[in-house]
Amino acid sequence: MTTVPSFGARLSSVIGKHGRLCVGIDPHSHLLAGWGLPDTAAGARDFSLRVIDACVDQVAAIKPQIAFYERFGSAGYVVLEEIIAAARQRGLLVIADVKRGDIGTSVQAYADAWLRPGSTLESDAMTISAFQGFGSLVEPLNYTTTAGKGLFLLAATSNPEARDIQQARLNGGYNPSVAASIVAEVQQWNSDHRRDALVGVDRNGPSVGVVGSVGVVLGATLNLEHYDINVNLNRNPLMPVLAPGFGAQGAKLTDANRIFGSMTAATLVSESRSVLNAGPMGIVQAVRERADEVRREVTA
Ligand SMILES: O=C(O)c1cc(=O)[nH]c(=O)n1[C@@H]1O[C@H](COP(=O)(O)O)[C@@H](O)[C@H]1O
Repeated sequence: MTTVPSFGARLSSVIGKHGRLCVGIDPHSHLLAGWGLPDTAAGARDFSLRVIDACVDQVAAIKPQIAFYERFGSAGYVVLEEIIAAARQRGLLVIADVKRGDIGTSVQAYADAWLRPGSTLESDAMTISAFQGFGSLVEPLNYTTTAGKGLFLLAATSNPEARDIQQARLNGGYNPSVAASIVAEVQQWNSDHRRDALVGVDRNGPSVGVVGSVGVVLGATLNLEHYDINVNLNRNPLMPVLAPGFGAQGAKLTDANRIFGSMTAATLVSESRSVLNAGPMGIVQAVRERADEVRREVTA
């Protein structure tokens, strides 16, 4: 069992302190141009460090989307190493949006890259795919209990073209949908590892209660009933939810409680472009205003 605070405990505490906003750092070419920065690794570095500055003490987490750095090759990875470390040093939880998945032995290497303490890319959590089977995730799951790390498994993603696959039923018939079965596996894992979730819970500071270290990605653009996901069937510990789809993809904050029901308690509202569009002069204010709005509108 881990002797460091679990990811769930840390998430519970940052949500208690700062609310549920997670700012996605996605240095699109068009955003770099709008910020007056070159479309290079150096431009992505400058952009990311300014966003991190704006997020410190305002939001729960940041989520760099690795593809926007990977497009610059090794120079992009050097930038990632620097910005992940900078954000973590300043108290932000870093969710590496890498969406990795493979056979278990290869997933182990991905987990070593993104979750192993001391790795140059060490983050607090990573997004991951269970579409090669929940059992392929044994090694990253081990990092949640031995090193206080977190995972967000893709379950019902925000993009409409994923619906057919994620709503499909296991072996056809009346079995659960692919998405619902991932949610069920995660809830079961968190219940089975409840003792780990309790490690490091700060009972005096603000928190949202006991939160598990393994969560799911559920798009805010979706009707989760169509995936047979009962959002009011949250267990103890609470299951973290990473919820992209607000802002640029059209989901409204005022609908968050209806969409996520009792799961709202440990839901991170994730937004990238809608915040990043503010540009270098407006980013500090944009982050503050959005974080305030999330605290006001998304309450458990
Ligand atoms: O895992 C994710 O973060 C993710 C899952 C999903 O279902 N949908 C989704 O949009 N994302 C990511 O969330 C971010 C959304 O960006 P915006 O639409 O600009 O807020 C992008 O970096 C996506 O890669």
